[in-house]
This record gives sequence, C-alpha cells and structure tokens, in this order.
Amino acid sequence: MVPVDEYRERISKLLPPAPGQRVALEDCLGLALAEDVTAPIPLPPFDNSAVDGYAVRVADVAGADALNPVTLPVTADVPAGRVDVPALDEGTAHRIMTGAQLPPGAEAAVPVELTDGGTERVAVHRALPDGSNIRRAGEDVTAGQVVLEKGQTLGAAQLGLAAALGHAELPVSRPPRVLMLSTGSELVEPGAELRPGQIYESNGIMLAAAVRQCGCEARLLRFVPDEVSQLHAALEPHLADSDLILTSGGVSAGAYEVVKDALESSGVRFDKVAIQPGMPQGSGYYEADGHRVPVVTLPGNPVSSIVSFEVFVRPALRRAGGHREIHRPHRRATLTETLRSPSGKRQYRRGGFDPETDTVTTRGGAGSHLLSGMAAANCLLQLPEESTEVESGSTVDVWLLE
Ligand SMILES: Nc1nc2c(c(=O)[nH]1)N[C@H]1C(S)=C(S)[C@@H](COP(=O)(O)OP(=O)(O)OC[C@H]3O[C@@H](n4cnc5c(N)ncnc54)[C@H](O)[C@@H]3O)O[C@H]1N2
Ligand code: MOO
Ligand SMILES: [Mg+2]
Repeated sequence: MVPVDEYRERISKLLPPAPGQRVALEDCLGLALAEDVTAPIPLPPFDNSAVDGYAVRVADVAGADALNPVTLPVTADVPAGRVDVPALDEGTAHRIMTGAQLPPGAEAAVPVELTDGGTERVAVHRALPDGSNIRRAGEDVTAGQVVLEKGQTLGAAQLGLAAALGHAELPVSRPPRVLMLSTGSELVEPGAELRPGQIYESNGIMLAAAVRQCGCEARLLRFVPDEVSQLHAALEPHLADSDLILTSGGVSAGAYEVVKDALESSGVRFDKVAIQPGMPQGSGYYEADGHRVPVVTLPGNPVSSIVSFEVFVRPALRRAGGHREIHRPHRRATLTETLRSPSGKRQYRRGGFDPETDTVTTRGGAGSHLLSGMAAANCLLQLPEESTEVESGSTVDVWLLE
C-alpha cells in the first residue's frame, strides 16, 4: 500500500501551476494573487474630517467651554465629495461632514454635538488640541506600499482594500478548471423518483462544491453509467478546457469498475493507499485527441470520496491555484473517547472540535457510507498508521474544515 504522504505528493506533482491573468475585482473572490499588489495612492487619499461638525483653527477655540463658548462665522459648507474646498481664514469656521476634505488652514474638527449646530454662526463649547478628529492622508497606507502579497487568497476585506486603492482588476492565478464526473448506473437525480436499488447522486454535487470552495472552477457531469464507452464519450468534449479530471466511483475490486476499466489502459495507475476511508485510488493522465489531462479517480463511497479529496486533491488544487495557504488549519486536541483504528492505515474520523476546551469528539462512526457524520463535523481527526487503539485523553491531530 502507498503511504498517505507519498500519495499526496504524487497528486500534487500532477498539476502544474496555473498561469496568471488580470481579473475584474468582482470575479476575484477566493482566488490567489499572482503578484504583490502595491498602493498607487495613499489612504486616506487626503486629510479629512472624522466627524460631522466644524473645521476650525485651534487658536480660535482655545479656552472655549460650555459656560464661555466661542462664536465663529460659518463661511463655507464642505460636504463629502466637494472638490473645491476654500481655505479657512482665521476667526472663521467651515461646516464639514465626515469624510469631507479638510480646508487648507484648518487644524481640528469640532463634532456638531460640542456646538450649537449653527449654519450662519456657530457657538463652539469646547477647546480642542491640534489635529483633533482629523484623519491624515497616508496614515492607513502610503503610496507605493505593498498592501497584498502574492499567494494571498482574496476575501472580502482584501477586495475592499484593492477597491479603495482604485484597482479595477487584480493579477490572480487562473483558477484550475476541474471536470467532475460521477459514475454509477444506480445514480438518480435528486428530485426524481427513486426505485428500489437506486440512490440519489450525491458525490458529484459534494465534490464540485468542494472544488469551488478551494477557489477552483468545477464542471459537473453527474450521471455517467457503468459503461466504458460512455465514460470516454463523456470526457471527450471537455478535454481542451479541463486542468483536472476528477471522478467518483468505479475503482475497486468489482466486476463493473467503469473508471478502472476505461482508464487503466490509457496509463492511469490504480493503487491501494494506506488510508481509511479512501483506500482505492487512481491517478495519472488521460490522453486522447492530442490532449493530456491530469486525472484523479476517487472511490465511490461518499465519505471516502470527500475525505480523500480533502487529503489528496485539495492541497494539489490550492498549490496549482497559487494559494499560499495550501493546508487546512491544524490543531492538536484532546480526544474525549477511546477509538479503535485499523493497523497500517492512517484513519481519518469525522470530528467535532471544541475550541473552548481544545477537545475533539467523533461525529458518527468510521464507515465510509456514513455521510451524516461528515455533515455534522467541523474537522477531520487523524489517527496514525501504527495505532490500533487511541485512548480517551490522548492528544490527536485535527484538521479544521471551516
Ligand atoms: N471486494 C472488495 N470490495 C470492495 C473493496 C475491496 O477492496 N474489495 N474496497 C471497498 C472500498 S474500501 C471502497 S472505498 C469501495 C470503492 O468503490 P468504488 O470506487 O468502486 O465505487 P462504487 O463501487 O462505484 O461505489 C461504492 C459505493 O458508493 C456509492 N456511490 C458511488 N457513487 C456515488 C455517488 N455519486 N453518489 C452517491 N453514492 C455513490 C455506490 O452506490 C456504492 O454504494 O469499494 C469497496 N468494495
Ligand atoms: O477505503 Mo474505503 O474508502 O474504506 O470505504
Ligand atoms: Mg466498485
């Protein structure tokens, strides 16, 4: 049997790094930056008011308090967005709003709550130190600064920052395009009538979602029957625009192992990997019509397919997609129960990790058909190859799924 880490490396080597491209900001969520991003402008871009109130010179309001307010004429109104802001003369105030450009000469902004709110003349009830309630140009980001780094995954805040700096598009790694194909003559579309012996197709929808969650594109072909010619026919139209073919089912020891039967002859290698669930695996290249596309074939048992996707395929897709964060977050946790595990195989159980207590408890049994435990889990709990029993209170490795 192939060791888990060796097999993971083999799968990672199948996929070359994706090329870089420039993509509009609204299509960048979840993608990885292909280059560092710098700031073309400072942030804030100009000195501006942090409050709705009045721009003043500090000397003009020195000594003001509630009993002895200072009254100043209001000589301009400065809403946010005004571009022709007049200078502030000594002994005057400008009414100013949050985010509006600070008038030349102004040294502080008095919140409207500390005034009488006048529009012609304003009574200021408090003295303020120089710079009060002013947001200075460049105090967040200076022009030329690297603000986002190559390999960073773009989430909401990163996209917000890029937009604030005026970037309309970003250099990202092109997301790997995955063709997800689920095989099995027993599979029926959810919503349709189920006859005895049939089951609803679930691996395709699950694995395509998992592919998308790691920042890749997925095209899903859900109902390929256990017939070799039909598998080839399903693949053919998509070879030119797929970076990876991912299949579910048909790789074990039975009489109708469509994936194995179709792909073994085209050079895909089938192995037993020392993992439970997920032991029967295949990988290599599918070659046809001058195309050569990497293939990973996952076993059909639902939990086997998603667990082996997590362990073998996700890291490869993250790396190929240019992401700096390739692996799920790792924790060490105290096991709350005694577990048995198969000798010579690394077992991944579905777990509930409690961050308050750093403990982990299984969700459902070890069987590779027990999908509800997977759906209830927030982590995979890893039991080493050499162990056959792990006692309650032991420290174990967990990989957070969320
Ligand atoms: N004699 C042996 N039998 C089996 C072995 C073995 O070594 N010797 N290995 C077992 C292990 S371990 C696994 S894992 C499975 C792998 O099976 P296949 O990859 O060949 O998958 P199938 O036979 O097509 O299906 C297995 C199981 O999963 C259900 N399935 C398949 N596709 C889907 C789908 N898209 N959605 C929902 N459920 C699906 C299918 O109905 C079967 O119940 O083989 C063991 N057998
Ligand atoms: O290796 Mo299989 O994936 O246990 O059910
Ligand atoms: Mg089978």
